Amino acid sequence: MENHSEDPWQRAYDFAVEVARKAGEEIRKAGESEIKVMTKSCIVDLVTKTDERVEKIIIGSLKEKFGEGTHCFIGEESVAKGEPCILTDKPTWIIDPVDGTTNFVHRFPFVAVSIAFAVNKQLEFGVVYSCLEDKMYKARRGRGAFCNDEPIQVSDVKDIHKSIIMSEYGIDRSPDKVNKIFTTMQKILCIPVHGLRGSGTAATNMCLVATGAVEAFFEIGIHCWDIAAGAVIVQEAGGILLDVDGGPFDLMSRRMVCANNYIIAKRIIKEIDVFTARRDGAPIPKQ
Ligand SMILES: O=P(O)(O)O[C@H]1[C@H](O)[C@@H](O)[C@H](O)[C@@H](O)[C@@H]1O
Ligand SMILES: [Mg+2]
Repeated sequence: MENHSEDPWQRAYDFAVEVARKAGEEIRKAGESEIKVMTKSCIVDLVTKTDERVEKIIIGSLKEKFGEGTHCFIGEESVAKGEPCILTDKPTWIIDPVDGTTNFVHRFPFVAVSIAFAVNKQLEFGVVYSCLEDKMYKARRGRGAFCNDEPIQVSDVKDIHKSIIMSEYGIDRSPDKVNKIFTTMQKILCIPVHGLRGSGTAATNMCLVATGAVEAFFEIGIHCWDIAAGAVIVQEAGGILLDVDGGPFDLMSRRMVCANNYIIAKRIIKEIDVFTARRDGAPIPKQ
């Protein structure tokens, strides 16, 4: 009989893996009708019935397992519909039901379910299921990171000239932001590095850092649900997380660098044209 008092979160961790796999199956079998594209904050910020239905399945399963009102939830699509996005000290699930929605709509083969769990604002575990690749990434704080139950570890590359760096273009199409993004990409490419890549999903990009396939991923504009699970997986694979200005990682700040080591991270940070994005949970100014 497990002694939950010694290790209260193992049961939640194991169940999160089961729920992520079930959510991934739902995404894989979603038919054309479910991919009817809707938009949120702008015409390129896509959402589908699958995003909404899968989030309901995930949150419903967790509430059924752990009871209503015992845990808090931050879900991408719940927040989009007006639920608060506030991380408190209470046990909180941070969920992106479909990370890579644009990929999902276009049948571009990188779509992930991202489920993280935080207590006292500290991330306890993260699960990212890349469901079209059938790769289950997971990590529990202090206990290592895994892909399909095999241990994973970040790259040992220290020479920036021998690195692949990942980033994304996000959904902001304002000329000043796009200019900063492209200027940053150009400066990094011309260091030079071996290559720049982007899978279209932050969670997957972070898992690729954790496996050592690439050396770093950064982005300004992501949300806590995109990166919370990947943050645990990168850290437990031996990587590091920072703010894009070199300060400490801040889950709710909408910007992040994750890398295999400080040498690569600091070299990337030198080139990033930083801009701000409204913090997760910050009040939206009245139009
Ligand atoms: O696919 P979602 O969950 O919306 O998250 C992606 C976001 O839409 C993009 O703007 C970002 O560039 C990606 O990194 C996110 O994964
Ligand atoms: Mg999403």
